[in-house]
Amino acid sequence: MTVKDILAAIQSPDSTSEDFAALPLPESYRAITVHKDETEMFAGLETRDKDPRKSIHLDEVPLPELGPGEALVAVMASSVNYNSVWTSIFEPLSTFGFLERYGRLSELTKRHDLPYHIIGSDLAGVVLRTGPGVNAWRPGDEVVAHCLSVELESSDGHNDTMLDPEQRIWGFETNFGGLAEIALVKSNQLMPKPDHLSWEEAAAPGLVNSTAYRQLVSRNGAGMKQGDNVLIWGASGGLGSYATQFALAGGANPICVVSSPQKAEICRSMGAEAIIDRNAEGYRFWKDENTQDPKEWKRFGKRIREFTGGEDIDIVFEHPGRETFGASVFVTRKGGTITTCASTSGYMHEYDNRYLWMSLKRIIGSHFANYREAWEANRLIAKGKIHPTLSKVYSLQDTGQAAYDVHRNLHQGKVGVLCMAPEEGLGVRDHVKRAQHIDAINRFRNI
Ligand SMILES: C/C=C/C(=O)SCCNC(=O)CCNC(=O)[C@H](O)C(C)(C)COP(=O)(O)OP(=O)(O)OC[C@H]1O[C@@H](n2cnc3c(N)ncnc32)[C@H](O)[C@@H]1OP(=O)(O)O
Ligand SMILES: NC(=O)C1=CN([C@@H]2O[C@H](COP(=O)(O)OP(=O)(O)OC[C@H]3O[C@@H](n4cnc5c(N)ncnc54)[C@H](OP(=O)(O)O)[C@@H]3O)[C@@H](O)[C@H]2O)C=CC1
Repeated sequence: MTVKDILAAIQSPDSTSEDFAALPLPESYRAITVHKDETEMFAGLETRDKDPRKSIHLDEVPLPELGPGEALVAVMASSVNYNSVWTSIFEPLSTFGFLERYGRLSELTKRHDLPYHIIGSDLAGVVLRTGPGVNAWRPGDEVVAHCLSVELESSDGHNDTMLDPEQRIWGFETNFGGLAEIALVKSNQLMPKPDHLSWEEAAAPGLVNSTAYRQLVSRNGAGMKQGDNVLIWGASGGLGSYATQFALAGGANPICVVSSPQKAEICRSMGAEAIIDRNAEGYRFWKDENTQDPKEWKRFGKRIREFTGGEDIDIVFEHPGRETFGASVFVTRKGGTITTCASTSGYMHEYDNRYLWMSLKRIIGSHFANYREAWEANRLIAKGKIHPTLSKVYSLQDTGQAAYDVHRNLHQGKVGVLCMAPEEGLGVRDHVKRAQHIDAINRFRNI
């Protein structure tokens, strides 16, 4: 039995759940990996010079054993997230430490502690097998998977699954991720594949859409409401392209920051009107490596006020980190919120705390999304309220190049990867719904 036989079953309209259950599984499959014995390969290089094309490999790997509550999924498509860039450049630390730590938890989690890490935190595909105790999903189900892996043995995570002490991001802090022909997930990561999308379109939103949903919309994040002025950094990027859609769909007023006229045009085509090209306007929030320039924060704030009729920002959607955080805190209105989920440009932030406490502002840390938030975010995609922002699609063997593009900020929106799918455009089930949204679905394509 080979991966080709599985693909034939997926492509046959006559395959039943029983057919999938009866398919023997292959002993091995192709997967994107990084190698434990290469974690020092970029030592001494600047972050931007660490090249994912050198560390990312396409390997034939053995199929992992299926445990209770788990599912093996045939992955038709996946997408590149920035966490895979971090893994591939071994920053801020090597992800093999996460695998070792997970491996110490139990006999079953030992499977994850290997000399190679199969990466990737998104997938769209078909369930092949489910482990003992799985009743909600069957072989043959068409699914996407969110990337929250939790054990839920402690009460800490029972109100909000992101607070579980054993919370991990699948394909980053666990092994057997989605950039592969087959992935191993916990069955409660599975969600129905939006039926109007192709495999690669369905695989694109998952991680970033769920993260933006919690960070901006959920009461666990900023709890955005109608009329809010929302400052969105990287508004046409992975997270930002969903934050912009949530702001527009929720009746808020996005102020989109981008770095080129082309990206500004994408935001305009999504429906945003207030767009700041940070490159063209030349903001220099840092005079040198250690000194910020409050005059530049003020110039930025003035520009925002031009768009809002003098109002300041209710919510900042933060992720660039060190480079922008001082400005983000400054431009937030009295009582407003800065919600942060990352620090792409550096995690040691500096801001003037007087503007925070005197103006009663709040900083909220946000990370991925709990089970329910991920489900709600996927539901919005399935209903055609929020759309994938897929720009370009690579083959599995070109994942290194795809990760390089994202690392060097050469991409728009999301970058997809075909895993088992032999070509783009497959997997659409509801053509009528698709036709209703086709322009929005294609908005980011090939730009
Ligand atoms: C969905 C997609 C998401 C993204 O893309 S996010 C972006 C990518 N992700 C990242 O860049 C994050 C990568 N992760 C990290 O950098 C690290 O993961 C953390 C900094 C978050 C944590 O560091 P660590 O070293 O793994 O864990 P510690 O909790 O700092 O443990 C170190 C020791 O410190 C002790 N400790 C922790 N808190 C306290 C405390 N409050 N008081 C005293 N000690 C404390 C611990 O117990 C432990 O100790 P002992 O080494 O002996 O085991
Ligand atoms: N905690 C969590 O759950 C999650 C965290 N993340 C993290 O968030 C970060 C962004 O992810 P994602 O949106 O997918 O990445 P992308 O690269 O797709 O988009 C980020 C955008 O941010 C802008 N940007 C980058 N650097 C700077 C800077 N120095 N100053 C201002 N703007 C900047 C760029 O837009 P432009 O050039 O147009 O301004 C870029 O396109 C990553 O670090 C990622 O690891 C992502 C998802 C989940």
